[in-house]
Amino acid sequence: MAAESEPEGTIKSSHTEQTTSQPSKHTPIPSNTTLSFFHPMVSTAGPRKQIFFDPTDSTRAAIVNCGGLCPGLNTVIRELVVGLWDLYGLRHIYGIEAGYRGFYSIDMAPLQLNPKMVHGWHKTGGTLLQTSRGGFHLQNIVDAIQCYGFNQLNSGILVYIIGGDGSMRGAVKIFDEIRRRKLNVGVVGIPKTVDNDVGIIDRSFGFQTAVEMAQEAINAAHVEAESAVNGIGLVKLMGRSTGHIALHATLSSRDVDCCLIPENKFYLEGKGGLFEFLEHRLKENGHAVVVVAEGAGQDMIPRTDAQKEEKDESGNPVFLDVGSWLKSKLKKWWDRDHPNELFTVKYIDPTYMIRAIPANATDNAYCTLLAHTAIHGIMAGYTGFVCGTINGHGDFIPAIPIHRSYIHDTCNSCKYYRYRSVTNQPDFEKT
Ligand SMILES: Nc1ncnc2c1ncn2[C@@H]1O[C@H](COP(=O)(O)OP(=O)(O)OP(=O)(O)O)[C@@H](O)[C@H]1O
Ligand SMILES: O=P(O)(O)OC[C@H]1O[C@](O)(CO)[C@@H](O)[C@@H]1O
Repeated sequence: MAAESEPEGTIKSSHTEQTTSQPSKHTPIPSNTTLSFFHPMVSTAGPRKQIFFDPTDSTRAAIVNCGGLCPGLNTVIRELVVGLWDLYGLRHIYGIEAGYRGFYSIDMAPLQLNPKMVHGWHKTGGTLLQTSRGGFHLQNIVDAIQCYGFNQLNSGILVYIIGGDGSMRGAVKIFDEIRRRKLNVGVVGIPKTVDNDVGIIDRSFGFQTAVEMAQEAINAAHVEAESAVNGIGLVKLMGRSTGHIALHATLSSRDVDCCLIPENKFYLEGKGGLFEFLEHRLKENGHAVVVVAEGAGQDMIPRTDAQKEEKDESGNPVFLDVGSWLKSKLKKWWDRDHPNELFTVKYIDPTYMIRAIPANATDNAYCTLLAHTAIHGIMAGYTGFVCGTINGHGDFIPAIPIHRSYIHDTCNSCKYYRYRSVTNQPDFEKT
């Protein structure tokens, strides 16, 4: 194993080559430490020597967040600003507003940030930099990084991109273009997805906070269902193509009778279907709680040709409301099979509430770890990487494997079998 070789997708920043002889006074990592890649999927190169980057008075950093919200976004931004300022002495730190388009939009000048300004940001939900979907224009973005006052000659610029799978795909393209143009720019991704669908890393920040909030909705649905004759509490949770929030909230709540996720197709009528299962539960308990992730059952909801084509600004398909559809299906089923018997469906949709809140204590601490990993990694001379924890260790992971590694294999995970054993719901596999 060659100690000095580079793992695929991660290269040394060009600026580090110029400064290896003068370690920074601000650098908190002892000079004899090595960086290692712990995960078998990415640990092809083994440990490498620490290479220091010496920030100059004009080294600049740009921070951008793209895509949807996630608890802890403001914490990550805060910790990047405070960490870069205090640990490495950077004084030119900019927030790029409203996502990728903020790099080049004339009416969105980069916002200069300092520790005083971001002091209380970790206590707030959303993103104080604002975010958006779409607007990815590679040449405009890299031109802006190159020319728009960031890239002072040889002083280096650090670009921090916080976002989900789409943003990371964009980050890889930016990284490649910067490499092609031989710019003195380091690029780091910090994966952000409330859906927790990033592969390789242990979990994404904000996920625990979102699950806690989801549980509150489930509790309310349970109370409503229990308080009615043949009551069903129906909760729709976020989860475009994976049902991690629904699954984790179900596992921790114990009040859920059935959890429907995009990874596992379900059906309504007939043997082994949802209606048959709910019929039994209502007979046994008098009430039931159903959790459905937003991406589940989309193939069953009737839609017009125009709706089939609909995409958001980033090109993601637009979903129809599976909760409202399911509620109406449940009502029709009951009226058909049990005319004149009382029945109630209480539908709760906390979709945006679970991601618009500030991070809880654990997530806030995790955000700090991620921000520090991103800071130290780039200062150690790495670029084109994404940071996350793997088995509890803060790690630098080449951006290329991570943006290809979004998890869709939930149904083979032990958590999936655990939740099936908690709910005893059907497997929806037609025999
Ligand atoms: N394949 C791609 N190449 C370049 N940029 C992309 C790509 N896919 C998405 N983007 C850009 O990345 C940004 C965010 O993408 P998107 O809206 O899909 O959110 P995301 O990063 O996946 O986060 P979320 O998990 O909240 O959906 C947008 O500006 C979008 O234009
Ligand atoms: O309504 P918006 O802001 O596009 O975000 C909704 C999407 O964001 C996600 O949380 C992904 O981050 C999906 O679960 C959801 O479909």
